Amino acid sequence: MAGKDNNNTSSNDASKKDDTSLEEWKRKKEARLLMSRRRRNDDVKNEWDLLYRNKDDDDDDHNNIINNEKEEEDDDDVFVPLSKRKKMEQEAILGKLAHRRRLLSKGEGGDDDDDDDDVHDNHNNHNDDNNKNNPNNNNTEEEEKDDDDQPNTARVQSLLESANALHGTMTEEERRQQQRQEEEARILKEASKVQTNALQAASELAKGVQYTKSVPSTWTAPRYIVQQGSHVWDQIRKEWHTEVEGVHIPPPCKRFVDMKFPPPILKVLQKKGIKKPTPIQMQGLPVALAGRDMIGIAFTGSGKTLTFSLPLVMAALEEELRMPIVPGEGPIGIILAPSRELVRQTYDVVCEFCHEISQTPGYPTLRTQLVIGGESVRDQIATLQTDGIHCIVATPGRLRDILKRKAMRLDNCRYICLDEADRLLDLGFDEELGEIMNSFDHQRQTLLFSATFPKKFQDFARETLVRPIIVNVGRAGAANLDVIQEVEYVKDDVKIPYLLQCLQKTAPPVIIFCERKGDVDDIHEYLLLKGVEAASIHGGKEQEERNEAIQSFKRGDEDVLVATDVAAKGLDFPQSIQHVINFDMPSEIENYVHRIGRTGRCGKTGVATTFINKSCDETTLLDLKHLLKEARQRIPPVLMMLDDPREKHGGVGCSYCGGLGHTIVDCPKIDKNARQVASGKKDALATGGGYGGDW
Ligand SMILES: Nc1ncnc2c1ncn2[C@@H]1O[C@H](COP(=O)(O)OP(=O)(O)OP(=O)(O)O)[C@@H](O)[C@H]1O
Repeated sequence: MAGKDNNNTSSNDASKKDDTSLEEWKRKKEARLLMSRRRRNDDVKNEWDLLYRNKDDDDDDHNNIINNEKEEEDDDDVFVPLSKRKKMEQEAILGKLAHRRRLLSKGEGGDDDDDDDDVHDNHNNHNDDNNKNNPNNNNTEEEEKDDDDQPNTARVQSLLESANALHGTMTEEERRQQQRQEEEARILKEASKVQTNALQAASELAKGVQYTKSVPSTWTAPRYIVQQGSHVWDQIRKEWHTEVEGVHIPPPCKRFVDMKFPPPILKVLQKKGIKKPTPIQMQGLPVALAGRDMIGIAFTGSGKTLTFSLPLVMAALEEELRMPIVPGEGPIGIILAPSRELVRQTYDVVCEFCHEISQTPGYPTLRTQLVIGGESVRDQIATLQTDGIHCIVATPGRLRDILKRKAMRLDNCRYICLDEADRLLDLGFDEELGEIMNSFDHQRQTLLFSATFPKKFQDFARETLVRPIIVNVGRAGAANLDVIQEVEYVKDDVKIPYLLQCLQKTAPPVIIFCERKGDVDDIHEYLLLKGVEAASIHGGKEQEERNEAIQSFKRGDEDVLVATDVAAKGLDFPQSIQHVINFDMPSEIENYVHRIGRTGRCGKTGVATTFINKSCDETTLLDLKHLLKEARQRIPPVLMMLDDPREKHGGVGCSYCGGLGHTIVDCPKIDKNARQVASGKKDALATGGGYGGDW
């Protein structure tokens, strides 16, 4: 009974309390209505007031929607006149700014090691909404609001004051340099707008999907390496001229066994005579095996192929052991490259490892598919449908077509690598790439590799990839130092006969590169007439002819290969090319770097001879001059004589294309890209005299 009474009393109390609180609530509501009417009258007085109040109203609305309890709290607020509130808020902002300045002056402004901050920094540029929903980002969001909540005269003044003070202490030259840098930054920003976002799926962009964590991986470095600590890892990186950038970077591993490869993989490496990792492999393999998005930059012939192929094979093996693939399923991972020949070469490498794994008792069968144009689509799809596929090595165009036909899905695909990534991201391939990326509806690990990786792509990739790690061995775009570079002035009409003399410089095999397909045919014919055993390749030939030319040259049946840039990127010839002859100077300095990179690979030395004359573009020649200087090669008098505006300005090369002999202000590529966009991109590349790429 007592209990019942108690209950009654408490329920009576409660209902009284409810009545009182209801009364109070109504009273407060009326007061609030009155206040808001008064506020409204006040607020139309001036524009600034209006803007300011709108923000408050928005905040109130937002709070009403998301938090009823908060509404109750708001009701208890005492009315503060608008002018006073403005003053209070300004004081609060000033207080925060002063606190921030104190922090900055203590050097606590940014913490590179902080993972979440880094992720936020990566993405806040293009997805503010997403960040606002992220509870971890409260601080930064508040700071952003502070920045937005103008006006803050104290801050503007102090920045102006400090800028003025700085300006006052500048010399004329420094001021000019600053102006130039500002101009370059502006042009870079404008020019980068041409770059499409080919690395992200349109659906992700539309939905504002942002991944903030890397793809999970079970790989970790051996305990003894982890225990060595970052000072030892930094020493190893320094010793091997490797620069890294990013957060939580896995340690470099100096031995393949430390990378925990299974015996069949170690067996193939041994069979190939590969004993120790190269610098890009030392750091790049742990990064890729740890599931991290990566940009790998290392000079030609430095072993990048294994750096992205082995993690693909490992991912395939792991997935197959976890959940075997059935017919119609796959791939687990994809490698894309811009030319059919390069794709075939990488396919052979991946196949070798997969084959050995499949042959080893206790290991599953791993299947790899070559997906390139110029061959039967039906055959390429057949394997997928009869057995299921683990690895795909492809040119973007053919892969895009297969995906469009819905003959393959990327549901199981967790790894995608772009070899010669700058070429694939460049105009002409970006459409195919974008469509391939659109087939993903889940996160994948993305890797980009190249010997040349202009800043415009690095900046763009940094923003698009998830917590990317950049591994850089040497300067992006630098020539391989194992190549002796010679430059000769040869007039157009004596170029072909002079070739015969030039061929005597070294023993075969030799590759001769030309810009135009017509020149390839002419030189090939001339050499055959002169009794030189030569093969030729360019984009205008049938795929069968192209395959045969490469195979016969690789077998050593021919001494000379005459080619357009179709053979310039990535191709690796087992018999070591002795000499590369550039029949003409390529219009882009990156192509020069790739061409001469067919020799002097993996520790061997080679020779490159380049013919130049007055028909060459002066900007490219200046790039060449600086490249020679950087590699400490002899600079011929004709290049010495070139007037170099960069020397006058003391610039550091072009931030758009990476050329050393000009700045972004006079970069020929910006113009060219703009023209390509205007004329429908692909045609500009496909119908040119040279090689635009395969698709
Ligand atoms: N650790 C190693 N030790 C010895 N040889 C290696 C090693 N790694 C790779 N190689 C060999 O070095 C040669 C060049 O390697 P690879 O083709 O991967 O170079 P790359 O960096 O991709 O060059 P490119 O920029 O021209 O594409 C190949 O023949 C390859 O088998």
